[in-house]
Amino acid sequence: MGRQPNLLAFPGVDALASTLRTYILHAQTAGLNRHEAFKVAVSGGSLPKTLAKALLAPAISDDDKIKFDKWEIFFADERAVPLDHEDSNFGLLKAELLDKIPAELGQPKVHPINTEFLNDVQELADQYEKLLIERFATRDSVRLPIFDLLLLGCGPDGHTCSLFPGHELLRETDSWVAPIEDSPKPPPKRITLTLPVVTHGVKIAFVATGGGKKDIMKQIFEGDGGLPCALVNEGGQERVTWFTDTPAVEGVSFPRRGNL
Ligand SMILES: O=C1O[C@H](COP(=O)(O)O)[C@@H](O)[C@H](O)[C@H]1O
Repeated sequence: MGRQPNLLAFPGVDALASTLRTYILHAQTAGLNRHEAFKVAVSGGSLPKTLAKALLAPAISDDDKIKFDKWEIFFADERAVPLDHEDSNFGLLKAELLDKIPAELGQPKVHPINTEFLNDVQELADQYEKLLIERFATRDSVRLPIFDLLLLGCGPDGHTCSLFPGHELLRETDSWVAPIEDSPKPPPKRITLTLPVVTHGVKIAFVATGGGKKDIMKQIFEGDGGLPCALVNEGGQERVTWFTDTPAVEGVSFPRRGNL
């Protein structure tokens, strides 16, 4: 039982966001102690809005400060579109969070995709992997980039990042970043961190809210171990924490619910 993911259920998004902030602060402290920076991978979808609620709340003490100037933000997945396109995960994070960070909190170093390569998703993925090699040391000296924290979403089909149920990318063991040209959710062309990179994060957090997620949550925790989110649970074990609201976990029986 000890090495299972944590499943936290909150009555509403305000309570969820407040605990998510505390969790992120712990991860930030650990990252700063480890390498004087906080290296985070962030998803798109519904996550950035909740993240903004968690991170933009005013600090109540010095210990509660988000040190954005120490943050390096990477994308857990990105769509092969210009950065100002409505489908861009960077664009979404920018609108929901980055543009709203008060100047006095400092600004994070953000690593969007290189849009010169939008027409060649393999190259787009290779370029993003190259960036990870630069930011996490060379590929020779490091087997995998170890993010201090990955902040992930969970689609209603159980996908996370751009890793979709039944897709061959779930078997990728070599690349750190992979292209996908047949995403079942539009847009079809994307890049994504691969499962080995996701599951090796120091901490891995999912945010899944709303009754629309309850069927897939039941499958992830009680049924289909092959779903991408379930594979992250299996690989990340106790390093995985789910931040959910009550509607999202209605009917899900799981042995370990509780607080941080
Ligand atoms: O397409 C995507 O979907 C997932 C899940 O989105 P959500 O709106 O159901 O939270 C997201 O995590 C991923 O980054 C995005 O590209």
